[in-house]
Amino acid sequence: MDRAAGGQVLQVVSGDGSFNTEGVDEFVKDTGVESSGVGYTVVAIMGPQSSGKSTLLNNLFGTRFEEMDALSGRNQTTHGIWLARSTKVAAPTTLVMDLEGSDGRERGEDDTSFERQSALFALAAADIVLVNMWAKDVGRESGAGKPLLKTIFQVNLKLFQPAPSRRRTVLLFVFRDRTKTPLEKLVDTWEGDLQRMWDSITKPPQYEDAALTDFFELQYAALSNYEDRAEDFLAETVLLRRRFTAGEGADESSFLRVSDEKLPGHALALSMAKVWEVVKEHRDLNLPAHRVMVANIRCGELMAEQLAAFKADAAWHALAEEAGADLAPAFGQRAADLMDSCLEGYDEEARYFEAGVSEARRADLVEALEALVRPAFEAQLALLRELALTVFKQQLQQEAAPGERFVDRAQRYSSEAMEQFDSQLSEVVVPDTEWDVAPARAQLQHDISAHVQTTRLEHVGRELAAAQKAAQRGVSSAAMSLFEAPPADLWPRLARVVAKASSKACAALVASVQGYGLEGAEVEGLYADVAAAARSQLLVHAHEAANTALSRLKDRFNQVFQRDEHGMPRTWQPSVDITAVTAAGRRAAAQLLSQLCFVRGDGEAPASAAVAAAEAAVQQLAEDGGGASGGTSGSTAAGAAAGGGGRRGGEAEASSFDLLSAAEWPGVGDEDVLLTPAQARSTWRQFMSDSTFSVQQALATQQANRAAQNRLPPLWAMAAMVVLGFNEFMAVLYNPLWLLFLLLAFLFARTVYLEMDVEAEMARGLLPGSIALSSKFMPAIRKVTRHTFDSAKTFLQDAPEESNTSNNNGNSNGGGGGVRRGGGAADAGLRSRRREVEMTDASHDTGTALHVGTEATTSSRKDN
Ligand SMILES: Nc1nc2c(ncn2[C@@H]2O[C@H](COP(=O)(O)OP(=O)(O)OP(=O)(O)O)[C@@H](O)[C@H]2O)c(=O)[nH]1
Repeated sequence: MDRAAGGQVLQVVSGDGSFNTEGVDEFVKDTGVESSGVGYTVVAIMGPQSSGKSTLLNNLFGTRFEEMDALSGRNQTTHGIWLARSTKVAAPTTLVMDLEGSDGRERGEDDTSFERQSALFALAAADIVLVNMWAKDVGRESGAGKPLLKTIFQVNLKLFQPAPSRRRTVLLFVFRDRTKTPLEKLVDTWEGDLQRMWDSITKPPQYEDAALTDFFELQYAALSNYEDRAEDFLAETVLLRRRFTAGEGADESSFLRVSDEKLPGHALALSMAKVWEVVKEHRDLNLPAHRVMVANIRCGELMAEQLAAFKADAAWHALAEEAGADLAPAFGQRAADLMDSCLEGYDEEARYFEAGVSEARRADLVEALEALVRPAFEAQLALLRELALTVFKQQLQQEAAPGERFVDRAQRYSSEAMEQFDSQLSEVVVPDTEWDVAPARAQLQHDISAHVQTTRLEHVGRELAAAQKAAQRGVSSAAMSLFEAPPADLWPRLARVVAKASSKACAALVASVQGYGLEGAEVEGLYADVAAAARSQLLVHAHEAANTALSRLKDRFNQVFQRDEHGMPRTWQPSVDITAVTAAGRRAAAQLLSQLCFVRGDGEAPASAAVAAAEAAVQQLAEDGGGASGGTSGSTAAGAAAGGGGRRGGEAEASSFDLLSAAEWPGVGDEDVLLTPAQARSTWRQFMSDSTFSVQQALATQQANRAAQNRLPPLWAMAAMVVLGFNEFMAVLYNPLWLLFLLLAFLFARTVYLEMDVEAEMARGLLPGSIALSSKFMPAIRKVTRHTFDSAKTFLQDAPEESNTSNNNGNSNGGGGGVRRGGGAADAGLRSRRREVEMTDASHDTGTALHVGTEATTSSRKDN
């Protein structure tokens, strides 16, 4: 810095052609050119070797280029290209380039090459090119500077194209060692020389007719001999310096020109380096392309610098942190200000470059900045959305005003929430960005709708659950009582119960969800849900009833079997037809079983033929007696009842469905099955087994009752005897033979009476009973007579054995023999009852016979 500020010089290009990149970078920074925009001037000087170039620059600009010692002779002192800052031109910042002399003898064959390279470099980099030449060479054919000028002209033709807006290179000819010849005269002569030189060079076809002044702005100055007239020389340099100075000291002859093509100071070092790189490699230097290249590089660097500065900006960090935590007041404007500040910094530096290039990089910078800021913006949007949604939820949760519908409240609060969101958007939206807030708005709308839907569903769900419970309670209370004592129209009544409970619960449900905006289909769905719940409750009870089917069958059987038509317990008098009662009880049980096998409809719709057949088949179990129990005794009590006029019509219906081999119910869905056919068969089998015991007990009880009633003759007989045969009775009592005969006759008559079952026949009516008894009389006489003789025969045959036995066992057995004989006639009547019991259940044959035999024996004892 000191070196530059103090007029120190920097070798830009060394004698061997190396460019001092770092040095130039640093020099540009140190001299303030980097930050001067385009407010700087580069002046280069070209001319023959040892023509006093360095002397002129040092006196004109206050630089310290090395000068040849006048006493040591005219040898080359400047090698390569040197750079210094003018200390005498206050403004603009002026950089001065001293180029190696063009006719240096030491360089030999390479002179031309380096001369050409340095000329290219000077013309590309400098705003003003000083051509140092001796005044005495003006008008001379072989002037020392003329080859150099030809080179300048040729190089310039390659670098620049003439254009109205283009800055022409200022070519300042400085005539050294001026003579008394006026400058105007010198200029006239010199311009003639220049024209000849211009005409002599080979030009591209398009510039064949172009004038020298199309490419150059020609300026002139004449200076006195520095060695001989130093004071004049210094005075003239002061005047000349003014033409390099801007501001107060400037005049109309100023060399300073404004140009759009001028690169900013911060691109100068790069531009110089790139120009020399091209020049050094003997490539063609295309200045427009060069400027674009420099612009691209520098704009990219500027963009990166500004972006880095933005990232490091404490204000941005604070804003980003604030935005992540809560709604930041005026977030959008603050973010935009920071971004604008960054872009302004870029624009300030990039405005000198090609517009296309700088704008493209600016767009990149904007994109990068937006990528940095956008997450914070999105976070703000999310917070805004969250805030609006929270407020909405709180409002919706509040108690509704009387009569206000839920959908109306939801709509009102939703509108308010959206308005709040929209009004706060202005705080969040970053100006000059095209960030779309529509998705966030749509998301908020969606969130609100979702919350409304959730709230609505929760309420409707609660009410639906309550309605379902109410419907189930209604079904439970009625279904339990119906299943306790199932009527014949059980399922139609159950269907009505379900319908009624569902309807009542649905009415309450509809009232409770009014105002929640339920569509017709939704209401239908709720109805269906309530009905389904009611039906499921019905199924619970149905399955429960089916699971306890056996006990229910027994209860139903006992209701019919144990109680008469008035509901009074049966006493099993001899007049009771146990067979008919048993059949009726089993029919009732079978009907119940058929009701518990599967779920039926409401009875209004006709059941399918298959379902009816299945139902009939189950009921047919009662008509078939123990069919389902696997027994083959078709002559059971129930079977007998069926044979006496059972439901033949049912048999015909059931014929299409064979319950004994069926695996499933025809026409019944799995969900409606309560008991499978196998379970129904098993239940019925168990029921038959269990109910048989009750029948046996009833039969035994009836038999006992009948025997008890037979102990005394009928009253009319006793009265007749008393009135009509008292004398005979007394005679008989006194005559053992008569007594024995009468006794035998009584027993015979009694047996015939029982055999004919007179009481049962008479119970059917006087006339039918008389007819039946008349047909049964003779067979009964024959049968009793035969049995009497058989018994007598057996008795006589067994007498010796019994007398032996009686000898061994004493009197007690003798009494037993008497009982047997005395009870022989009664046995004939008992046998028919025993057969009935035996036929009731073959599996109980033995026990029943023993039991009845015991009962009969007991009765006989009592009779005796
Ligand atoms: N006749 C004359 N000689 C001068 C003038 N100015 C300087 N000189 C002399 O010319 C010689 C060369 O001076 P420099 O300033 O080193 O010339 P130069 O062109 O920079 O030399 P190189 O860099 O080697 O090409 C020195 O001896 C100076 O004294 C002048 O105005 N007239």
